Amino acid sequence: MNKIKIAIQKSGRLNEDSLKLLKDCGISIDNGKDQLKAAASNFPMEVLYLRNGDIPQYLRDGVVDIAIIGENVLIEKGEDINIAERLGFSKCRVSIAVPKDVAYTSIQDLDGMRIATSYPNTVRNYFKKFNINPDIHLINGSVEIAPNIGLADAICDIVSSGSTLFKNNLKEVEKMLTSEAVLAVSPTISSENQQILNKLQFRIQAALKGRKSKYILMNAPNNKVASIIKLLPGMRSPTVLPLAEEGWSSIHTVVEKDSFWEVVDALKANGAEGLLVVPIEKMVL
Ligand SMILES: Nc1ncnc2c1ncn2[C@@H]1O[C@H](COP(=O)(O)OP(=O)(O)OP(=O)(O)O)[C@@H](O)[C@H]1O
Ligand SMILES: O=P(O)(O)OC[C@H]1O[C@H](OP(=O)(O)OP(=O)(O)O)[C@H](O)[C@@H]1O
Ligand SMILES: [Mg+2]
Repeated sequence: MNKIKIAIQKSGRLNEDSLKLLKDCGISIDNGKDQLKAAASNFPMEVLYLRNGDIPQYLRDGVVDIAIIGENVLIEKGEDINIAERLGFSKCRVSIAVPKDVAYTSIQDLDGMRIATSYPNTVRNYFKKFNINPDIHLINGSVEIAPNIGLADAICDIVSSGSTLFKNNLKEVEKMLTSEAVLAVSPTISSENQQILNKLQFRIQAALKGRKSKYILMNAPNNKVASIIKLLPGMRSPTVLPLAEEGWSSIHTVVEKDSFWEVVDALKANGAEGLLVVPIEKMVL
C-alpha cells in the first residue's frame, strides 16, 4: 500500500509538538527508541526523523513528501517549497541584535559590520533592500555569544522570549521576519500521496480549530436567554435546552479561546450561572 513520507525534526524545538499534532490527528506511530524511521499503524504514513535544517533539500529531492519544519528555515533555504498549512506552534522571529551599550539609530549603522548568523541568505536578502552589504560570519549554534568574544559586531538569530539576548547583553534592533511551524510539501509529491495529504490536512485543520476553541455550558433563567444568545457566536447558533427546574434553561456553545474571558464576563453580567468550560478535541465544520 502506498504511504506518504513525512519528515519530523529528530530532536529539538519542533519534535514534541509535531508528534503531538500527529497524535491529535488520530495517527499512532510505532516509535522504537532511537529509530530514524517509523511507520504509522493506522494511517498510510511513514515518519522520518531528520534535522530541521536538512529538510528543505529532502523535500526538493522527493526523499520525503511532506515535513513539519520551521518557516524560517524555508525562508532561508526553501523559498521554492510550498506551505500547505500553518501549524501555530514554535512561534518566533528572526532578528538582528547588537550589544546593549552600542548606540543604534538605523540599519545603515550596520554597513561594513561583521554579522554572525546561521541564516546567511535571510540576512543578505534583508540587507539588499537597504543597499547594505554585510560581512557575514556563518556560525551553526550559540550565535549570541559572538559579539562577547570579539567574533562579530552584531548577530542575526531566532528570538522568542528575548531571554537569550538579555543574558548575553544584546538588544534586538531589527525584526526581519516572524516564523511558526508549518507543513511543507515536496514539489515532486505524487497524486496518490497528494490524496493522503488532503486527508491529513483535513484532520490537522480539525485538530487546530479544536485547540482554538472551548465548549461552554451555562444555566440561565428563561427571561435572560435572549440577551445571552446575543453575546454568543456558536458554530451555527447556540443550543438551548430546558432544565428540569421550571423557568430555567441550559445554553451550550463554542467560543474562541482568544475572546473567551471577555465573553465569560459578559455572560455573567447578563445572568448566566454555573458555567462549565470543556476542551474541544476536534472541530469539523
Ligand atoms: N526559542 C524558540 N522559540 C520558539 N521557536 C523556536 C525557538 N528556537 C527555534 N525555534 C523554531 O524551531 C525550529 C527548530 O529549532 P531548533 O533549535 O530545535 O533546531 P535547529 O538547531 O534550528 O535545527 P536542527 O534540527 O537542524 O538541529 C527553528 O527553525 C525555529 O523555527
Ligand atoms: O528568545 P529566547 O526565548 O531566549 O529563544 C531564543 C533562543 O532559542 C534558540 O536556541 P535553542 O534554545 O533552541 O538552542 P540552540 O542554539 O542549541 O538551537 C535560538 O537559537 C535562540 O538562541
Ligand atoms: Mg535552536
